[in-house]
Amino acid sequence: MGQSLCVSTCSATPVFKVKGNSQARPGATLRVDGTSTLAHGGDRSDRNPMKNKQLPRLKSYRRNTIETEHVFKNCGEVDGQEKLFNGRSDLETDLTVVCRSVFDDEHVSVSSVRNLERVLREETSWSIDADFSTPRFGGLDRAELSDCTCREGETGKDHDWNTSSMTMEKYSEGQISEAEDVCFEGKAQRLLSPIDSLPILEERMNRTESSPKLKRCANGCTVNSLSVPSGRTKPPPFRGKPTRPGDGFTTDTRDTTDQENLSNSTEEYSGIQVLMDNPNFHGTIPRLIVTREPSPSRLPDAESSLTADFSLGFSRLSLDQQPDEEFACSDSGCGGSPVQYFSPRKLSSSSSAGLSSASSFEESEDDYAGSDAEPTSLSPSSYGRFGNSDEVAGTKDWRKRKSVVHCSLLVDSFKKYYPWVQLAGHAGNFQWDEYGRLLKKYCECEQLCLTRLMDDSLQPFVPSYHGVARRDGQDYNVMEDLLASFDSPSIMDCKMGSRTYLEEELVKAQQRPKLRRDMYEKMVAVDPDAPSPEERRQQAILKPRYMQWRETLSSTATLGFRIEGIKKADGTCNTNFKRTKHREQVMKALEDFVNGNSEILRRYRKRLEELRRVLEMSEFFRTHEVVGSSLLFVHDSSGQAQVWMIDFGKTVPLPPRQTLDHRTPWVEGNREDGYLWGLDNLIEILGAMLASPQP
Ligand SMILES: Nc1ncnc2c1ncn2[C@@H]1O[C@H](COP(=O)(O)OP(=O)(O)OP(=O)(O)O)[C@@H](O)[C@H]1O
Ligand SMILES: O=P(O)(O)O[C@@H]1[C@H](O)[C@H](O)[C@@H](OP(=O)(O)O)[C@H](OP(=O)(O)O)[C@H]1O
Repeated sequence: MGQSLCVSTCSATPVFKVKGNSQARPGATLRVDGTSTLAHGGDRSDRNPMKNKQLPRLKSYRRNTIETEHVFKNCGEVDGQEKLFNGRSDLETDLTVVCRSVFDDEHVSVSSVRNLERVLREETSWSIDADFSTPRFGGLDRAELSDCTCREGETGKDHDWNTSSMTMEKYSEGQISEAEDVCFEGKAQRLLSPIDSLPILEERMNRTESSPKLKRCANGCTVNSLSVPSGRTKPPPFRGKPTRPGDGFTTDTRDTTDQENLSNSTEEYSGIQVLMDNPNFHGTIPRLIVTREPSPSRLPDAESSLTADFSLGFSRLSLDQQPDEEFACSDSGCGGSPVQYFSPRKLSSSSSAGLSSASSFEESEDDYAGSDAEPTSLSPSSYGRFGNSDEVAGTKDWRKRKSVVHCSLLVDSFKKYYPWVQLAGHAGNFQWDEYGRLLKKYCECEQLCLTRLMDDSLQPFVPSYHGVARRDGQDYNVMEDLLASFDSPSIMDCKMGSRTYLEEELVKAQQRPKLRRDMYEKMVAVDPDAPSPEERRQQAILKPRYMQWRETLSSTATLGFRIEGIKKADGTCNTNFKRTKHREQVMKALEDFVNGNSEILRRYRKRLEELRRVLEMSEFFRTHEVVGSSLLFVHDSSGQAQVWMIDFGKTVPLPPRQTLDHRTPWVEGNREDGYLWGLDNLIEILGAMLASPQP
């Protein structure tokens, strides 16, 4: 993969902000009084072609961002509930307003103020699509208002707004503060609540002392008592199953479109004709052979090499350069959910456009530099502070991130910058909200897991889950940023389990084999001798074959976990662990990760032992196949050392009455994932390191 390191951050486009007061009553009028202002986002682009470079200090981003902070103070009533809003509106990125509820002193957020620019310029009707959320309770509620007019100041006189956002760039900070008051009035069309957040909201309210007060506020936000225009649907009541976010928001046509796209694309790419038409295809379909290497730490009966042959049907074979499209979440970074009762949701490659959340980005070490290489720079984008212009423009295929994403995150509420790092996973999957919470591109499977985990004994070992949020038409699972409480943390991502593909993926590969040229290229970039002659002829391989090859190349097959990436406090990053396979190699990497600090090692071991104890009791764990999930290790110089489970995109419920022990070796059909076997090995390795510290 590419070796250059690149950091870029912040949109160069001025950010336009509005502050003022608002009032909203169900079915009645929204009133927003306020002043408008703008802020400049600076931009920066550093390149560092060296391997394992010191990353630029993240604080330095700050100097590039001149941001005038104006509190958006809205007083209003929503569904009979008084609210006082504090926040901001951001013209360029589809607008976000941070609010405060007068009832419970919780911050709530209002986002997606659409068409504001048009309103400001033309004084025509506009709509505000607002999310009201309380971070503590995870409630997300939405109000949509339209037919608003824009007037000037408290006098209510019509506001003459001819200034475009670009013209506004010339304002200095001083001028901004004297920007005119603007008043908006409009009709509230509806106020709805994504039902996904309700269980969390209700559940947790029951546990707090301030329940009545909060309930009042929450209810005020969640009812659909504002007038809903005909043709729009109310969200269905929560029935205990995950439901698609956006249900009830008929303005979002993604469901249908994606469904159609999915079936279209399946049609388009399925069938042997596609392969035949491809110049690189020479008519042979690869045979999928899944093997497992014997492991030294396995039980004897597990040591025999397991081989499963799949005769691949020809009926629905396709050649695909893109990430697997078979599964609901595959290209959204969630790997794909085969959960039967979910309606399949497929985002096209281009659907990741504009979703990159990296304000800075590093192309770190990896062991190949093939087609898989990520772009070496991110241009400032007008699509958002963290936008990757390549993706925004749709010029770059969505693909797995092979590098480390760094981001200096401004948490509005705390006025603080701190570094955020994405060590592994798919590019463009993450954003943040105003409270510093992480938005991970929506995956139903993950939503289900995180929701359930909030009520499981494993809850202290997973990021807090705050429901679903929508930004720019994209849904996200909102979760705790696990790095937030650390100071210059060192981070390691370990992918757990002896298998990294779901059984369903194998079944799919049998039923509808799809050749992946991108995976073939990744394979030969690491080991030119790895492909079979047949695969070489086809210049493509099947995903399970690639995944299995990755497992045997690394320690997944031999130890039940593998290191995906490490970022150290000094800024050095390494994602070059594809060939880190043997116990000694793992020990060396761990030793380096903790800088020889045995106290940190001890804390990690203790935390992992606790995790194992809880996993062995967990109802969730017993009843789920956990594949592709990682342990995120984080420590800092204060001595904090924590481990959390992350990434539940391929964690799926077992059929009723089936359970797993997570240690039994996998054979097709038993769905065992080897998670606890890997954890046993990891704990044992840490113990061995503590017993004989390296010189
Ligand atoms: N809650 C969190 N807090 C802090 N960092 C996180 C959190 N979740 C994920 N990360 C960072 O993002 C990286 C990728 O996360 P994750 O594995 O969930 O993404 P993904 O795209 O689903 O990955 P994959 O491609 O393996 O399915 C992690 O290695 C970690 O660095
Ligand atoms: O680490 P590598 O070598 O880049 O390989 C990727 C890795 O195995 C990911 O876990 C997988 O995503 P899922 O776990 O979500 O399936 C992805 O598949 P994809 O390209 O189909 O997303 C692979 O390309």
